[in-house]
Amino acid sequence: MNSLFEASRITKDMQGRRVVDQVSLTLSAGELLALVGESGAGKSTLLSILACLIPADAGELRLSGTEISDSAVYLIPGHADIKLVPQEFKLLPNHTLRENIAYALREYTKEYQRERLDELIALTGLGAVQHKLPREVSGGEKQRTAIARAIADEPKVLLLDEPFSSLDTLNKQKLKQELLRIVRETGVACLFVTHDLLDALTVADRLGVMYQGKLLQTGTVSDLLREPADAYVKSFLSSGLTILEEVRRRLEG
Ligand SMILES: Nc1ncnc2c1ncn2[C@@H]1O[C@H](COP(=O)(O)OP(=O)(O)OP(=O)(O)O)[C@@H](O)[C@H]1O
Repeated sequence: MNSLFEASRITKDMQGRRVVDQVSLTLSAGELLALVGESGAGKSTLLSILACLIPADAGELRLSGTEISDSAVYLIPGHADIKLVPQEFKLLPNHTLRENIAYALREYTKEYQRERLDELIALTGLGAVQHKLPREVSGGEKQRTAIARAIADEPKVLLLDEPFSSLDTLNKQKLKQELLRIVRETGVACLFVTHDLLDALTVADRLGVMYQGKLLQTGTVSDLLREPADAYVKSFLSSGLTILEEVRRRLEG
């Protein structure tokens, strides 16, 4: 797979501490990469850098082979082709889900807006609740609205901060399947961060394990299991797999 988005040796210090330490990763179109790690590993900070919301102290970002240069991007933080869905969604509380999505399309003609909105609502399965307010719908529906809004203008890269953390098991499972379908159907390159290894194991194409600002290893689950880069990756993975193993044993009686 050709990589669409590349981060090379991204480094960031905050208050004299190295929070992100020489992180390099690649993302391909239509791929779902999960970044896992304990609280404080530097995942959210890295995500803000990848979304061009805050500058790195060192390192480089490339989109479709072209370097994203600091000066152009950080005057107005963010990048038109890289969209971040924050953990708290940030939906407009007094507007319907449809209006929230429409906000991202406000610069387009009314006719195009209507057409694209219908497409996005079908893609994210929000038809039945599109005219409700955020407080009248579930966490999963709010998350899907935030995703629809983020992909409205067809970005190349979609970044999600803990997309499943506030959801119950059933909604979590539904959203995972829907996210995978959206990524495959639109071809957007998607990276989500999570502290829950099981969420990563059950939906991502590849995993990246972060610890103390460093991205220790990226690869498929089988890559990581077969050849863990170090003892931390090995024990982090086995903690998740132990749970799955326990469930299997219980089911087998
Ligand atoms: N604005 C800031 N100023 C100083 N230190 C910060 C700032 N933002 C984050 N940090 C520190 O950087 C480290 C990494 O934080 P970050 O939020 O990126 O980790 P995380 O892996 O996303 O954690 P969590 O899963 O808890 O969200 C933490 O030790 C945090 O205290």
